[in-house]
Amino acid sequence: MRILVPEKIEENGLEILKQKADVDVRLDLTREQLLECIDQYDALIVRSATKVDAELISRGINLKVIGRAGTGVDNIDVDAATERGIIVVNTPDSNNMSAAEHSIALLLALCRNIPQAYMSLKAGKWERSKFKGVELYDKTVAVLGLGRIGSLVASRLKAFGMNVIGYDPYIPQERFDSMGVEKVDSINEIMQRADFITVHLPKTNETMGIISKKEFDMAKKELRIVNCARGGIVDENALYEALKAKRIAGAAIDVFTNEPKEGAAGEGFSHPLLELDNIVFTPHLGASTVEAQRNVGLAIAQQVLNALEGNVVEAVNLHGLNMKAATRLAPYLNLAEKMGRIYYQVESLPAEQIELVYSGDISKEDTRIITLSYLTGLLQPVTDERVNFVNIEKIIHERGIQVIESKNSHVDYFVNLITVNVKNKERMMTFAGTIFGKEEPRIVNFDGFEVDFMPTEHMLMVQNIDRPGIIGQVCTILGDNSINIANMKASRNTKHGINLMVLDVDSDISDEVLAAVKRVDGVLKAKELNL
Ligand SMILES: NC(=O)c1ccc[n+]([C@@H]2O[C@H](COP(=O)([O-])OP(=O)(O)OC[C@H]3O[C@@H](n4cnc5c(N)ncnc54)[C@H](O)[C@@H]3O)[C@@H](O)[C@H]2O)c1
Ligand SMILES: O=C(O)CC[C@@H](O)C(=O)O
Repeated sequence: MRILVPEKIEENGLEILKQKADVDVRLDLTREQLLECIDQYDALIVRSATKVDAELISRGINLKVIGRAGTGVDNIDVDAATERGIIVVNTPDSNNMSAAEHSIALLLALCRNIPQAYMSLKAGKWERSKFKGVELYDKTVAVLGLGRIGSLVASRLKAFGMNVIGYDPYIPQERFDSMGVEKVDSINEIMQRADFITVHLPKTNETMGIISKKEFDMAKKELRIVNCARGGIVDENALYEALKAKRIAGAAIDVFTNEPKEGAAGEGFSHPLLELDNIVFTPHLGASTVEAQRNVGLAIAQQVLNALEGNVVEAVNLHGLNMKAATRLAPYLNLAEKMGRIYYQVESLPAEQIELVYSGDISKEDTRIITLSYLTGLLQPVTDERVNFVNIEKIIHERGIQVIESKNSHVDYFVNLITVNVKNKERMMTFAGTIFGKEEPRIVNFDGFEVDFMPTEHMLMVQNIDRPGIIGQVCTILGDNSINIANMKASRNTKHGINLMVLDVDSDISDEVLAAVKRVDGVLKAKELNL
């Protein structure tokens, strides 16, 4: 496995990655160089400066994972990654405390003119009256976005004795109540009431420019605003005009719409906002603490390796899948994936409708992830695309396959049973599987035949007329070709006089051996299965 790291991540994370992969840390890569070399890597780990857009993703023909060492994934084209089955992982819980504390630091620095006073004193001046500040106590502060960081900021601002109001239409009233934050339903009201605003929104089409000229025109003259989320959520031109005209009192900014990459050569930065005096700023330092970088380094290394190794991960593009349940349901995911692989190995007509029936104990679980596992197993062998949980629903939809899930708490004989009915344009085929003990997968119905076998890598499935001598001849052919039989199950359909044999063998079955089996008088079908 090869991993490219074009931005600085903490050594602890790199060490973990290096135990399992070749890691290239290349901080000086230009965009052109990145585009040229990305095809050599299985994973890419970035912070906020590298634009992982559709062009880069399309060049990353071997990319399986994109890791964002941090929270915001606005520099990653997640849709383009999803389209190609590339898992996008981030570390949302690793730096939120640092980002929250930095927001408070910026707010205090702004209120007390700390950077300006520092510069003045450094210049040998003693200017006490010039730097008169304001208190937070008893003022109204509006928190925009009460997610991970916003809620930490809100609770800390309450400790300053502030009246905290909040704007976040996507969280319930109860959460506002439990935080002791007054819920405000419109940005207009926020602008009219707030002495301070602190922004903790994600960068989305909806949030970009959410505070712009119209909003500043409604604001109190004393308003001071902090943006430690993403550049552009507070429109930079409107902010510049409002600050220059002293329409508002001040701003503190950690993030900009266009930020340079901190390259080996140390790129410069200029911006009209830097000319103003009633503003304080930092170069995107919200997550730049010893603790956050240590947490982020560790978390991103584990996330990326887990994703590369095919383990369960909390990914940005896993669309609400209950990944915690996935760990518990791992034996069923394995069974379903193996069951999925059966269909196209025994049938060539495209599946048009798939019904998965979950019976017994398993019916009480959130089974969506098991269904996705089945569908991944179904399509992986018949497509060149990488198919996984990330893009399987989209591919199934594009192929026009209808998927139905149903549940049934009762089941005969088994504690749990997954039955799959696959309909094509000519007929319906049924397969069923269960878990024996804690994790042993068993196929118990194979195209209508009652069987009981463990799916393995090398299998031979034979259907023959139910009469003596055929099983013996098939086994002799395998033996003559040095193919060892590890296990064999036979099941008969008395109504149609057909027998099904499923043999678990120790090695590949060549085309010649398969042809010889098919030539046996009375053999109707023979297929090699790789489950
Ligand atoms: N400066 C830094 O170094 C730094 C570090 C970490 C995170 N961040 C940024 O901080 C921001 C917040 O991160 P988080 O982890 O708290 O995110 P989060 O997803 O936990 O919280 C965001 C909140 O915003 C709300 N929201 C989304 N769209 C909204 C809208 N249109 N109107 C109102 N509310 C809306 C969501 O409901 C959610 O509660 C992100 O932009 C992230 O990229 C910056
Ligand atoms: O890489 C960084 O330090 C920025 C991190 C921060 O913006 C984030 O979204 O996590």
